[in-house]
Amino acid sequence: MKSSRMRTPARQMLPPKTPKSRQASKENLIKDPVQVFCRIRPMQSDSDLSCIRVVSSSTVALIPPESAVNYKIISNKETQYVFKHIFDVDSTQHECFTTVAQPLVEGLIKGRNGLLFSYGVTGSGKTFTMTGNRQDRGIMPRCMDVLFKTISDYQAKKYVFKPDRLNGFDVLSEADAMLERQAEINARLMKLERKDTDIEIASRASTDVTTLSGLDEDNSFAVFISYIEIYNNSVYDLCEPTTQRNQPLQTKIIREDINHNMFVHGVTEIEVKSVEEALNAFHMGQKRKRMGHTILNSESSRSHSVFTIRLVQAPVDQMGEDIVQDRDKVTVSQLSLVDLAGSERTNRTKNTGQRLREAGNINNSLMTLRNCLEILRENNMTGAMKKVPYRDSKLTHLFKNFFDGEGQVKMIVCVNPRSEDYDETAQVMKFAEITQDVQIARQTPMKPTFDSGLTPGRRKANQLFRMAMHNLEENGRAEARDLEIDLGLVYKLPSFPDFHLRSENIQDVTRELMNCLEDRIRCRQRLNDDFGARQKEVRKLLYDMESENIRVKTENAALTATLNQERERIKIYESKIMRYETSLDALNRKLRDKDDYISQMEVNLGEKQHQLDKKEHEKEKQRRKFNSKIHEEAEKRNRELNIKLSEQKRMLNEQMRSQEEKLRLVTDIVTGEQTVTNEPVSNLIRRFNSNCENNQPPGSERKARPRGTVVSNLRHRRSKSVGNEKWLEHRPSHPVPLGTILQPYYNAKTVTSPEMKDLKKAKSSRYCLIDQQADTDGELETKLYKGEVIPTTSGGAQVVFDDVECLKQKAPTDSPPRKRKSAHGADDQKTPKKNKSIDVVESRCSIGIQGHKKARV
Ligand SMILES: Nc1ncnc2c1ncn2[C@@H]1O[C@H](COP(=O)(O)OP(=O)(O)OP(=O)(O)O)[C@@H](O)[C@H]1O
Repeated sequence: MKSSRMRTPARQMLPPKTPKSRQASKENLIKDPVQVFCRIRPMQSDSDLSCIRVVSSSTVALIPPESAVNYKIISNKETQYVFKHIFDVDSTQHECFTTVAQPLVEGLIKGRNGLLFSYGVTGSGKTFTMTGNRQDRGIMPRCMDVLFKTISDYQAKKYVFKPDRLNGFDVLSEADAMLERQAEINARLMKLERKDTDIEIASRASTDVTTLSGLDEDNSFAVFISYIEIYNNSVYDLCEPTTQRNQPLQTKIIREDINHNMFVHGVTEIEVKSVEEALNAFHMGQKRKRMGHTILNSESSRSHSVFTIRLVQAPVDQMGEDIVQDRDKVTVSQLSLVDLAGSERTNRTKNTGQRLREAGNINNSLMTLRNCLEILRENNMTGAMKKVPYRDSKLTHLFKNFFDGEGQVKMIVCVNPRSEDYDETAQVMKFAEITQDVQIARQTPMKPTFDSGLTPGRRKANQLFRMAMHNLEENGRAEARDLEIDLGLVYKLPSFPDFHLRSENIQDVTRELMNCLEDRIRCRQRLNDDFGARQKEVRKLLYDMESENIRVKTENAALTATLNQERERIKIYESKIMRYETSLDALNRKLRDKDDYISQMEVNLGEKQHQLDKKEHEKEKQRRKFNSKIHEEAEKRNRELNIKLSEQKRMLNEQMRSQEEKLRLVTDIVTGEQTVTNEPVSNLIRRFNSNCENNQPPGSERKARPRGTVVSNLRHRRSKSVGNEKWLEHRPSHPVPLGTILQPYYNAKTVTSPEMKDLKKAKSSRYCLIDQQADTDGELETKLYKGEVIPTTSGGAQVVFDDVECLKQKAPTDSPPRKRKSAHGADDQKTPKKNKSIDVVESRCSIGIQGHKKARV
């Protein structure tokens, strides 16, 4: 089998693939922004309110409804967004296709790559736009229509191009391709496989298809399709051949080919020769695609699906018939149609379990797409060289090359104008705006045919020649069948002349024949010489070819050995890569799990924090309750204590009164035999004793003071204050004159504000503080606080108070004895006048003793 491995075209035309040189070349390339289109789907129900207004063919306004999350903040202002084109609710699938996708198919035919993805909220019409339905075909089937219509006369025979499963294509000879075709027919017959076109799909074939321009008529074409889905960040091949029904699909890995193009390793690429075949394959894959029912869409895509059309083209040979078996002349271009799963807010979809996990993965991959585009935009705008996190999600990883400038990128933003969708639609619009700012390097155009050294138009010329031969044959010219374009050299001898042998011209004819014969002999000689020379030449050529052949064979053997070695090494590397990819996937999965776990923990933490706050709040409430209780209790206690205090005060006053009574009696006893009440002294003593017994508080076992003279405390004796000690008298600056008879006199230094030096032992050993205040009756009361000055270890001095002397004067009319006298008013009235003088003495004496006693506290 003769085969040659081909490379994808885009890479062929780029400079060497070291990242540095790629970068350098990119800087000089022309860049185009990502084209973003917006499609507004019709309202589901007439009662729905719209939040979208189409301003012009390229401007749309988003009007926040009252239900919008930040309605108050945005103060009801509408936001306008400008896109390449707006498809309003009345726009048709055809319009969408011709504006957005047809230029991409034209590019595909010219050897350029293209990526078109639909983005939007769930239920906004992405799948409708990309695929459509039975009545209204979407972009994908229309692409197939136009493509096949354009290349129909230029398709290569099946299996001439064969995928090598490493993102490249082998070119088989016509004979090998025929064997493959035969094998396929046999397999079909063996399995009794029904390969007829699906009736439903066939019915969808459109009739109004245009042929695109720009096709290189000297090329032969083959179309390959693949259909994958990215579900929960794993890649699945929807066209994977399975042995059993409902057999679960294997996950596929994304790899980089020798030219740094990303591809799904081992993906099934089906060569299709018609629209029906393509749609059939798509339909089979569609049945395996993960769809689900959600509140917002009964048939919601739960995965991102990627339908890829790969167009392989190679020039025909000089004769315009067979494909050139030269791998450098093969061009592969690709158009990927991506139907993204819808972004959704889980609180609206009310998803749980598997649907919730799907939604999480969908939102994550869309978030990565958004991040990548944001960084690309930043890099474009600021010239920064930030690393774009393509590897964070399979979706971005797969399309890395497109964003790095290996093809044109377009996006259709699908929106549902319902006001309920406003918040999500606003997010989608913002994302679309970012995307528009991303600049992508324009792909290098395909090599023109004349670069290959072949005559342009040869295929057409060949066709015309064949048509002419056919026409000639039909017109009865059978020799036309053997006509060749290149006649080359013709070996023939000059023909003998016509002659009639008659007796009269025999001499002339013989001479003529002899001349002719000589000419023929000469011609034969010349031809023999030419033939000999050519033979020699051919022999030499054969000899050269043979030696060249031997040399090439030897070289080939050596190269084959090296190739085998390299293949072995590649295999080892591939298995290593596979292992690493698998472990990377496992690690990514782990990471995702951990992330999930962390978010779960965060939720738990939040709950715990919430509970803690609640407890804290409870505690605070309790504390406040207890404080108010304590406060109430304290007030209650205070009230009780106040009552008790006033009770005790009352009792003390009682006691005081009885004490004073006793004192009066003692005075009477001490001063004379008879009192003013003419009571004998013995009676007074008895009354005093009974008073003492009555006034004793219950339970107190106070010893009765022995009767006799008043006991005086030596501590309070005035003589103590008039010793030899040196006093420091501390008094107010303007003291009220005491006016008492017993004026304190002592050796003192008087100060109004004492200083440390005055207190030092050497200067004074005693200290007296004089304080003057009005007592409860409003009378002036002078108190002398006496203390000893004691030096301290730190060199200072301290005063230890040990006595208080209290001096005060009272008016005789206010004195308690008078009151007591009035208490005995009845007796007063009975008292004869002759006893008045005794009363005066008694009261004077009483005042004198009382004054003396009261002055000493
Ligand atoms: N422009 C349109 N005209 C008519 N019907 C439409 C249009 N767009 C969407 N629809 C209808 O709306 C429904 C939901 O659309 P579709 O499934 O395409 O949404 P989606 O964005 O792909 O949702 P998901 O992301 O959940 O897969 C379908 O029944 C579809 O027929």
